[in-house]
Amino acid sequence: MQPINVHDYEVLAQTQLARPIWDYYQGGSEDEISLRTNRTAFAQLRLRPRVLVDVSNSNLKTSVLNTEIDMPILVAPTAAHSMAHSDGECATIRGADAAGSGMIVSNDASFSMEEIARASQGLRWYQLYIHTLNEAQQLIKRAEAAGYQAIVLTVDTPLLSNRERDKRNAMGNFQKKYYPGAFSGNARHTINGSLDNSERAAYAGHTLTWDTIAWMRTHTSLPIILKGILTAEDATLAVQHQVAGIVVSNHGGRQLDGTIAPIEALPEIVAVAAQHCEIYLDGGIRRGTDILKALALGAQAVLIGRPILWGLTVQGSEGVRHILEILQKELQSAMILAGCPSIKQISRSLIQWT
Ligand SMILES: Cc1cc2nc3c(=O)[nH]c(=O)nc-3n(C[C@H](O)[C@H](O)[C@H](O)COP(=O)(O)O)c2cc1C
Ligand SMILES: CCCCCCC(=O)C(=O)O
Repeated sequence: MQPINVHDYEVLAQTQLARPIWDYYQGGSEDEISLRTNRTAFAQLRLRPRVLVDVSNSNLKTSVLNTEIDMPILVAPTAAHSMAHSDGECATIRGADAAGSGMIVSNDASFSMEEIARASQGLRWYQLYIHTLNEAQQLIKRAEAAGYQAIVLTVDTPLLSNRERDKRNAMGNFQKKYYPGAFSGNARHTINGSLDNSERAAYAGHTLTWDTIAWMRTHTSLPIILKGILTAEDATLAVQHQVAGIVVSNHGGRQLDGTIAPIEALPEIVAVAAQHCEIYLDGGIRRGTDILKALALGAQAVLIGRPILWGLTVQGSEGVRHILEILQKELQSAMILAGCPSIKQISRSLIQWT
């Protein structure tokens, strides 16, 4: 099958991955309610297209934190790409670069942040999990030296959630046996965190608080973005702590189960934070029309998680590039059909809640 959309890549990737890896990539937490809600929430938004608009000069270019990109689409941080392809994140970032997008490199990447940086000239941000302040300080220094342009601190993971697919597959043992370095390109995990460890020691810090943002600022002049915010209350605190950006996210339905979908949370967050920092969104984006809805509700750009892993599995860097270009083309066609030739012309009046 020649894949023509993101769903085709999903089907092909499943045939190529061992069950424990597929389930780790694909799964959510507990009953996977958040995972499903992320998709159904998009379907509940209806578009209100305008007609007889000159759309002959359609243009998807935009910028994030003053860096120009060809599309308002970035690669979300996802761990352990060597389980999808032997070139891991180096292939992923090459694909992102070739498409004119950019990548947020996971703290738990298979390759080191320096190796990944060498594979790309384009936009790269470093996603940080703080296990200890000492380790975090070193990771931030390395990210600066390797030319990363922002630090994305993930704040929705004080522990790794209960992921029952991973437990049933004994994913921790499988990974350690067949892909021993898959999660440790950068950080050496000094904690007991394991993908199927029922004790699940504090993964990324039970002790992180808003003071941690002030601490980070004393160690870097790079812009700080918080990933994993779902409420106006926390967005207001983020603004008070002068972050450069917020990623509205429920971690792709992989952390607290039963949350609101990011697309449902977006309007209240935009209302309090859009004047002060950039707002991005991820979770469940599979079509250009999903991206159009997120932009209409105030996102500056969206992040794509699992579909990138499917592209990487099926065709390495070419697959990543193709996934991004499919979404770019779908977004362009949706914008033209909705009467929006450029990103600036996309507005909230496009959306009707059902
Ligand atoms: C396999 C996998 C690994 C992930 N690893 C990380 C990670 O290391 N750091 C992080 O902040 N988010 C991680 N995420 C969450 C993604 O950044 C993103 O929030 C989510 O995948 C978006 O949803 P989507 O997959 O529906 O696009 C991971 C997601 C998946 C599916
Ligand atoms: C023991 C390594 C855990 C890596 C966690 C990566 C992640 O955020 C995920 O959702 O999975």
